[in-house]
Amino acid sequence: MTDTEPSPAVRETAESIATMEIRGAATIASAAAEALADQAAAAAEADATASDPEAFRASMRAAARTLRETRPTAVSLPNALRYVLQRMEGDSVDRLRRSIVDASESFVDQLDRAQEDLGQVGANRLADGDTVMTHCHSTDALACIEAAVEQGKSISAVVKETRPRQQGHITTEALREMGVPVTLIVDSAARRYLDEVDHVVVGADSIAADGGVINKIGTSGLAVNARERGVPIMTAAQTIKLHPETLTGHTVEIEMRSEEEVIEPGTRDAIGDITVENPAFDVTPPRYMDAIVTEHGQFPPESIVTLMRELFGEGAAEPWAEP
Ligand SMILES: O=P(O)(O)OC[C@H]1O[C@H](OP(=O)(O)O)[C@H](O)[C@@H]1O
Repeated sequence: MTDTEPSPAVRETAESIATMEIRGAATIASAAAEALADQAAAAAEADATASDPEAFRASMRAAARTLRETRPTAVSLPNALRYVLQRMEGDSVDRLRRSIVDASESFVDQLDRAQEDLGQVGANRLADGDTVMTHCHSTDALACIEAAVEQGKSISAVVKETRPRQQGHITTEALREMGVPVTLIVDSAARRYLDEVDHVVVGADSIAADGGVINKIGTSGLAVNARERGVPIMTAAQTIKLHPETLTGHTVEIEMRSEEEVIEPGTRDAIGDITVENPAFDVTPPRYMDAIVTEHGQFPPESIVTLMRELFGEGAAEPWAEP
């Protein structure tokens, strides 16, 4: 390993995030924090960085950049890297390593606790006998349903399959394990089934300062339809999903994924010269979202900026940048 080369564990995590073997905003965040702890252990042993605190710090920044470049939309990833790198301190490699490992562990603990806490808040919005509709697979959204079930409420679910990667099937399996009866539908059947549901519960990859919710493609159309049918929609999002750069006017980059997720493999030539586009996320304007449920309670989307300022100040540091 040279002084700035990421460890094999970091490269492997980065590759798994890019290929979506590791996916879901919260899961990506904890994997990234754990990869930084692996990098710290590897750098504390490598010839080039074991006895040089500055080289150690440079290797941590390089590892964070490698992880940062994997997927652009879920802000939980840079927020995780920020959390860990901002707590890197010490004048020896051993102290630096310890600070990274401690920060990584406390980040993952906080993430788990936040999900449990927001689950309680989301569950309070659900009533015994409710049917919920879900989109994609969100561990934050599932935490609300699970907490409602644990409160003794009987909940059933209509699950959208979520083209093109069909994460709805992961949701189906998780709900089945909770004992929640599930009806799986194709995405285009959502409006028809909205007449049979009491709530829509989705997750988020990022939340903007204006209350816009960036989530799996199809969320915004679902939200507009839910409003038209009079069905409340909430987004379950721990505060790691709040996007600090939007406080200063930046927009959130929407990931464009490969056309191979949309067309059948080997059919490109037969399809001919057409453009296939595959945006992974969309933005639901705040006026179509009823509530953002976080570990600090529920918020109308328009007021989330207050919580963002409290947690992030006026903007976002980039501790992975070269000094
Ligand atoms: O953090 P949790 O709630 O688990 O997931 C949040 C969001 O992450 C997913 O994105 P992808 O499948 O990684 O593209 C979905 O859009 C989901 O709503």
